[in-house]
Amino acid sequence: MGDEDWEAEIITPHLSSYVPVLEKDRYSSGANGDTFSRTPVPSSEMDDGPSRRDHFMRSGFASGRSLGNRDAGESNKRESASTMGGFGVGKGFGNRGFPNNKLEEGDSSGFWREPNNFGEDTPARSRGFSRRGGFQDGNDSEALAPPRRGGRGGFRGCRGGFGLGSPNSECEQDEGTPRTGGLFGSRRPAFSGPGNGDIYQSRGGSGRGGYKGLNEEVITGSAKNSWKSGTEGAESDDTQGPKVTYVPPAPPEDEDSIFAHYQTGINFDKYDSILVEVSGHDVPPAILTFEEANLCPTLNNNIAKAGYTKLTPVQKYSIPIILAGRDLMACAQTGSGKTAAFLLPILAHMMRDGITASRFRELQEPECIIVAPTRELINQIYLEARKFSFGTCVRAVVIYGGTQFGHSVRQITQGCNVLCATPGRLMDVIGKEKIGLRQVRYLVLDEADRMLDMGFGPEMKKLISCPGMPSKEQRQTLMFSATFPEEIQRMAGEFLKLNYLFVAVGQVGGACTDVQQTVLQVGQYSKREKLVETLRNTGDERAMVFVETKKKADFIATFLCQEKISTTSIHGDREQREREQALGDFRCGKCPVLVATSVAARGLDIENVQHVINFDLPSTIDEYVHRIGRTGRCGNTGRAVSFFDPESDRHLAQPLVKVLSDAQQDVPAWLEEIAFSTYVPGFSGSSRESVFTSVDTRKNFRGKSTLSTAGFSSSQIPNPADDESWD
Ligand SMILES: Nc1ncnc2c1ncn2[C@@H]1O[C@H](COP(=O)(O)OP(=O)(O)OP(=O)(O)O)[C@@H](O)[C@H]1O
Repeated sequence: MGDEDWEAEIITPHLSSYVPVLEKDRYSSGANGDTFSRTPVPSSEMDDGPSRRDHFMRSGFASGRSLGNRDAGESNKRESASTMGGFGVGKGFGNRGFPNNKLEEGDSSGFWREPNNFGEDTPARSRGFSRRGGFQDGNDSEALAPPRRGGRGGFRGCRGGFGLGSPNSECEQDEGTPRTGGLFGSRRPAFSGPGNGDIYQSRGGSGRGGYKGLNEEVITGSAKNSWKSGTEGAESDDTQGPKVTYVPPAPPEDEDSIFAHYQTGINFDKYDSILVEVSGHDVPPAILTFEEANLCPTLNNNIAKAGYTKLTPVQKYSIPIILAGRDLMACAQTGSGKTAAFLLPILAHMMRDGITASRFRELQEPECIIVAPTRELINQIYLEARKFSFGTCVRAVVIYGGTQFGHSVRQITQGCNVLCATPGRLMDVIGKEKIGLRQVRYLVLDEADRMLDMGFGPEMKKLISCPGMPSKEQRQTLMFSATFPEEIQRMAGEFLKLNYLFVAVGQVGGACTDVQQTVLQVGQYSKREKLVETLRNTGDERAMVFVETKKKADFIATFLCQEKISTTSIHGDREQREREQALGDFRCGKCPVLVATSVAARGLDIENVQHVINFDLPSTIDEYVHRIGRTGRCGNTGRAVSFFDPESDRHLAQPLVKVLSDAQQDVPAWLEEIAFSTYVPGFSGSSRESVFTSVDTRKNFRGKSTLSTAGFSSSQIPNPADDESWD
């Protein structure tokens, strides 16, 4: 396929849409997807989980332009081919056709809260999806759809379908291992029926030679190697793979959509009783009300329209600190309003400084850059920025991987005051000289511990050393997360002024107390049965099911579909459009179950997620805290059920006991026993396996700290300027 084909795809966007929902009926029978109903059955445990979908992969395609009739051995390593290719039938990807042009690129997004019309779109999507791969109306699709990238070659390697009788362990090979025929069990065409053509793709590696974080943003070649990419713009060129052509839909422009929000929960007022610690010097006093922040009328108006009447603790402390121009590292429990805590004061500053509307220019110089580790999260932050800057001349822009590079550039060139970006795409646009850094006054790292760890840390260091980036003395750097391991805190010093302030709301790294946590001992081979039992009990309530690998996400999602539990999935091997579609289907309740990898663990704020199920526990306790924080947000309650496999999860027993007891949860005796048997003397929690970091790490070196209450005192640590030893 030549470049022109890719461009054509952009010009005729409707042809490249598809539906991500997995509904078992379509797989097993080829019927047109009867709606299934989940039958609640009485049962012991609780919860639910989410579903599956696929992914986008930049790699693999390098030479795979014409994937055309390749066999699965090759095609299943490639993004689109494997995503869309027929499953168990040698139909090509090119069959993915959407006769219905309602299915335009842009009609789906998992990002915004819907005053939605998903209901209308759903049938069309479903049809389209089931046709993809040509199973149902293959001939029609084939006739109607032009060849697409990777679009040939069926997925014959997977013939034999998806033997659900296969042991779970079959899913647990390394991600990136090309899937071959028989991987999912027998050659029985268990799932070879119509419509499941895109389910069992396999994709090897993250491709393009770039670093790929934990299911998160891909750091592309240009970003990895240089801030100045010249011709090597990762996603923008095709030297290492096919162009990414996905153009995400524009978010709704109407005010109702922009300000759509969900209600705070019954425990919102309890936030006030959480202990807060602020450490550092000359701490500005906290504020108690929005009025005290003295924001401009437009901002106040937007805050009211967003339904905010009362500040959360992290907002009470962070807003005045940021307004005072101080650098900040803030740690507060999941779902407690950290996004507004940095957006509001930044926007207030911009308004105060009389920011002028930025105009069309090839090179834009934003005043604020916000980075976050996943595409879905950065989009969410962007929507918040757009909401709070509504009616002002501040223009927020979002750019992220998995979307057409040219689209990102077009968004930027129209004007950009606040740039929300994932790291890879950010470095790309800097390298392409679409973004200049000279005007940057605010640099925000959301999920800062993730942004500074081994995955993204090097990119962030590159960012702050890019030509033009103001030094830390000349910019304001703000870091937010619910977890902050000690070693990450120490590394953060490189980014922050010496006199930065540290706000800790509650226990750093502690779980949200509004989440009722249950840990069940479940062996590897009993997990699926337990999952179904749990989900049957949750009925139609929304649930996210976390698994450890992308392949397992597909496996479990399909399994649940077969069990007639409407499920979709999100993970890093799905194309971006599919990820967004999956999120949209989950948000609107079309698929009440979302199976996810860690890509969805952090930051996502989805209304009505009542349950989180850790089908697999994560490898670190911090990850656990983030995952269960997808429920119980903003004063609402939620439930988390975790399947603890003593064979593989023993290392988590000790920190899990700590997290449970800190959150006043019941700790099972068996878990305590395992924790005791694996007890590590002197375990202090300094590793990523711990959440025991309870303080500003500077104090560990300087020996003085004070834990204050939710009142408005602050601990006083020696001024870093007096003693450099802490750093
Ligand atoms: N003061 C407030 N009043 C009412 N709702 C609020 C307030 N602050 C934030 N919210 C809402 O609470 C929800 C959670 O906020 P947000 O996503 O910023 O949490 P977070 O602390 O960043 O969580 P995470 O750690 O998971 O990223 C959002 O829907 C947000 O709009």
